[in-house]
Amino acid sequence: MLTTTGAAALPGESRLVSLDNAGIRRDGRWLVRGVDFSIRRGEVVTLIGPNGAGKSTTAKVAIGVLRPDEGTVTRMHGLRIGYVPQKLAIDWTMPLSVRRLMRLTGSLDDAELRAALEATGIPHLVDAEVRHLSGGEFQRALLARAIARKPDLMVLDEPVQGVDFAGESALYDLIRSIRNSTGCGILMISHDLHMVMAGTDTVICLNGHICCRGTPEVVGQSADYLKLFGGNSRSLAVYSHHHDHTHLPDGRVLHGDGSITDHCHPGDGHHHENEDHSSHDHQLHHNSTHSHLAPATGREDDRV
Ligand SMILES: Nc1ncnc2c1ncn2[C@@H]1O[C@H](COP(=O)(O)OP(=O)(O)OP(=O)(O)O)[C@@H](O)[C@H]1O
Repeated sequence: MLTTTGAAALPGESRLVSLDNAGIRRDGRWLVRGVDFSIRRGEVVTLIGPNGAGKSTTAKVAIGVLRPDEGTVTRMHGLRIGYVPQKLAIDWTMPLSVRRLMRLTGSLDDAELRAALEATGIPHLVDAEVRHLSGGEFQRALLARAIARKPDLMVLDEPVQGVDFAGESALYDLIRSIRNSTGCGILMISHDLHMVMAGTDTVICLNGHICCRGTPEVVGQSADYLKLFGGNSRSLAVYSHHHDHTHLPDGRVLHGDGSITDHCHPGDGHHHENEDHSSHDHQLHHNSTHSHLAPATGREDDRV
């Protein structure tokens, strides 16, 4: 049933890929070992960890580019994957337009091609030479290429490298909106802790093995995470929402006045006067991510 080559079907559930005790060994050393996690439809899983921690290696194991030397990997039968690698082997001396880049590994009609480029904000670059693109434009083109495949699973290895600050936020918003509209799963690798963690369901902290995992808030407070990210983590402040309401397991909201509604929003009559809706505590009774990491300076505008 289980396979390392992706031929198996996962039994009747939404798991797209599962790693079970997976390890990769090269030149007599384990690059990663004992890695186990799965990604479900609609879930965003982010791998974080220092340079050389094995994040790209783990992503390659998940998509089947690398076969694990121990453990197993199971992928949903017929899984379509959109992969944005960290590095791409391109012969930069050869002329290659964005249009051709998009079609290198699969056919795409004009409408699909244009829609994908529009989604990443670069439709005007369809005939541009890839070697002339800026770093950020190139990342957008790669993301467009991944989206155009209408994947079940997107694997994004540092998807915003070279993208400017405003563009970064827009690209993360885009990634989230793709997840919301298509229900695909996303495996993301990033060093960009505050941005990514805010939009992530599960964070996995990797350093040759899984050091800790959980919701961004749980990971952000774990000793392993703080040890790994030492100085960096000091510039991050976990902020949680303090609301006078509780999220019930079925998604409805139990208000302080005892009433239950489907949603809550400021001014709906269930909240204290003068409450700052964005900066108070949220008591969560379900698995969704409502606690966020933000820089100490507090960029709260682009949180989920
Ligand atoms: N084919 C290989 N043979 C030997 N060592 C390798 C091979 N591929 C990767 N490594 C080593 O494995 C370790 C993990 O590499 P990997 O690229 O997975 O790390 P990473 O966490 O993605 O790092 P970064 O944040 O720097 O991108 C590194 O020490 C790397 O040098």
